[in-house]
Amino acid sequence: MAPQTTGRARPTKSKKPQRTNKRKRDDVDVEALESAVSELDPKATYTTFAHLPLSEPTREGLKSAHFSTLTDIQAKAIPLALKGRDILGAAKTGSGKTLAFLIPVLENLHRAQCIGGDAGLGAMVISPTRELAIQIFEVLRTIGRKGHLFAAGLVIGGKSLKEEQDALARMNIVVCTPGRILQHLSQTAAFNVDNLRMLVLDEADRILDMGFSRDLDAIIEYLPAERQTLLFSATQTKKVGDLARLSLREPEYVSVHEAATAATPATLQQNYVLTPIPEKLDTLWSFITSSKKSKILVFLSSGKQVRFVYEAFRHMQPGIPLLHLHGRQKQTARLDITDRFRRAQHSCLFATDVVARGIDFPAVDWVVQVDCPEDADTYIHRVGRTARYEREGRAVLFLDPSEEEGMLKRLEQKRVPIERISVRGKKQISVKKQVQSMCFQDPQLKYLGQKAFASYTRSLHVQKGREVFDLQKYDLEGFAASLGLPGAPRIKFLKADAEEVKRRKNAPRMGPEVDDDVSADSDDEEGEGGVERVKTEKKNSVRTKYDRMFERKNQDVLAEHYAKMVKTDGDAGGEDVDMSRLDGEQAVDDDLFDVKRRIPAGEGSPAQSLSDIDDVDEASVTGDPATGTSRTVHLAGAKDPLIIDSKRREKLLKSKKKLLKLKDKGSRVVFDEEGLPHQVYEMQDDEAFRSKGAAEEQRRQYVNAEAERVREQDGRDKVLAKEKKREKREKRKERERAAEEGTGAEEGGGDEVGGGLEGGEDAMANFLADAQASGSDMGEEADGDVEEQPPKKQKKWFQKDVRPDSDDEVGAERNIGTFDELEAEAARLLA
Ligand SMILES: Nc1ncnc2c1ncn2[C@@H]1O[C@H](COP(=O)(O)OP(=O)(O)OP(=O)(O)O)[C@@H](O)[C@H]1O
Repeated sequence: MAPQTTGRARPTKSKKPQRTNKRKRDDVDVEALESAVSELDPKATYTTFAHLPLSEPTREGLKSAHFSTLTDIQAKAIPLALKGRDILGAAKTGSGKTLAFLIPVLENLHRAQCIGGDAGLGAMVISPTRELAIQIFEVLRTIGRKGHLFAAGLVIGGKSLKEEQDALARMNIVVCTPGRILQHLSQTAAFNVDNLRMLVLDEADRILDMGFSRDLDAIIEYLPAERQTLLFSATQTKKVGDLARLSLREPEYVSVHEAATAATPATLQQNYVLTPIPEKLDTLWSFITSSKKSKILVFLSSGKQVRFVYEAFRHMQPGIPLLHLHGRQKQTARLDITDRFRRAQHSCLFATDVVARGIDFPAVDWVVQVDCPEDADTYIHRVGRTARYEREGRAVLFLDPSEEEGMLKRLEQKRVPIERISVRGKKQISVKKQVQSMCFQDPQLKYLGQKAFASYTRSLHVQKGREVFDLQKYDLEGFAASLGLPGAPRIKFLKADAEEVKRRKNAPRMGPEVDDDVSADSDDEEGEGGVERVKTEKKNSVRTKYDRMFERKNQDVLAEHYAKMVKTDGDAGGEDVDMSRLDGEQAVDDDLFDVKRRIPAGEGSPAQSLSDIDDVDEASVTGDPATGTSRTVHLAGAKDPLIIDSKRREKLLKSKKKLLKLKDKGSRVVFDEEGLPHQVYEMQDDEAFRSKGAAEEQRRQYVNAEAERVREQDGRDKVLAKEKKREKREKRKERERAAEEGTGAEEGGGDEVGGGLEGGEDAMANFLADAQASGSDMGEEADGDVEEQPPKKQKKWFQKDVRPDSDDEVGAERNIGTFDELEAEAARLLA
């Protein structure tokens, strides 16, 4: 085979003779193979590849990869597929499904001699993820490299479309992802699929489900109806609708685990631990640090969770190499990470479901599902990353108590044997404090924590089946605390806690209810200490400066982002998660630590402070300066009294500028003829107003009257404008007449004598007039002609565009000859 990733050139000229020879040999091979396949009994039991009618290159390829015996699914599916049957293949994870479809692909195309650019595309293998597509392509290369002449390629995006387009035109086998291949089908003119013989869907149930269904339906539209279709998955679909969509022809359902007692490999040991979500990170940390000599794959529900846990744990140095993988990473990074984890002996990879299906990491010891999978199928695929191909493996699922019953039921229905285990008390380490401290010091981490919280809760919210994921039952406050956050970030879709908001608002500030909020914070070590103990602890606990700094920082850092996510006091309609709690605590703190804030007697009594202020007589003071208890200062003009309960507030009294801010803004008043002040808009006497009729009627009348007034004024303005125009016209005519008379003299006088000067002056006058018309400054010095075109005032940014309405206004100008006239004009304007 000539496997090529996108854009790779075909073999060079020097290989041509060899190829011709091979093709000759293949031709002989093909006939023999055709007859062997037609005689093949698909119901017979085959144990080794040697028993199957396979081409020499495939045999060689399998041999070089040390594949000799068939797995169950291979033994059942390959003979049928060789005979051209459509197949629905279902077999446990790690049971060798990839070869079960790749061998028939190679063989069927080989026998059809679907080789070279002219043959076109013969087989399309679709995978739901890039990682899996790459892996399938690698297996294809492995078994096809010993003499097959196909051009095979990988089309998964991440490369330029052009590169892929060029390569696609020459491919016989393509391994691809649905989105990218659809893009080519619709955009690449040279991509011809008319000769396609085989379509393979790996992880078929995933490709057929909601996320990919549209793409798949569109792809099918392009493909010839006459083709062989192979569907494989560990959790196979038998839905009639799906089969109809793919136009399968009497498909053969090949299942090797239907009769088995479990849907998961027998070599896989499966357990779950009850871990309330606030303790998940503690349990995970404890687990990782006690399994340093293992290869661990940890599944989390979102990329944000992955990033947060990875970053947090990385800082804490667990003593095992950490890796992380999620769909938002660049393709090259993803490849690098999967490769590193593949090769690693001891490592811990935090990942999303991007590697839940199909990926064949060798020798994974543990699969840890920190976030509960959305369904039993996802569970099966996740745990299938270990205990592959007869190896042993272990899987642990973390379940919140609220998830236990529902999830176990689902797993039972899918025949997944799982047992409960519990973490040894001694081994459980709490990392809450460390995570909190890291979040405090590193805003980026805290930001990630917020994102992780939001994405996790959202994932719970969108899960199907309330019997497993009931958002109301999770301790989200505690979970937020475990991520190092001072409170649960605001999540828009969480409306259910409106009741809780009410309860908190109505609760007495020092009452025991305050403690309910913090029970989750305090549960880190012992967990089951009981409410009473937690309350007592909280009451007795001393809040340090550090605690306060932490809380304050959480309000300032990333303030904009945080404000969006965290509910504030006044935020009605949702639960009041963070700020109100802090405020509440602050209030408690204020009361508790009142002495700290007291101003010592003699250090500065209110009277002393106020004496510095000019308007001291406008301020009145209450309180006891001798004892230094908090005082209340009523400032003139200020709406609310100013409570002086701290040094900061005391200082405020000395700053006139800051005090001004507390005062009300001045309001504009108008004075009547008796000199009495009135508001610009004063309310009418209520009774007098009502006596004039209904409010709506009065409003209409007022609007009509105003409209009429505007119309009348508009009419007057138009008359005035007409009058002005007429005047201007007359003046211009007069001037033209005068000019004509002047020109006549010039013409008559001849050019030579004297006339030049006169003409020159006149030209200058005209120039000035023109300059005036165009708004030039020169025009100011011109004579009476300025009336012709009043200079347009230069507009300032803040100035309104004033239109001259009458002669008395801006636009009207007069002939001012002498200084007396100028004075008179000035007086007129000022009058
Ligand atoms: N006949 C065989 N002999 C030896 N090893 C095999 C054979 N077939 C497959 N394997 C190995 O078994 C492992 C699992 O194979 P494969 O990835 O095809 O499983 P799968 O059934 O597709 O799993 P999943 O459901 O997780 O996708 C691979 O490492 C592969 O090399």
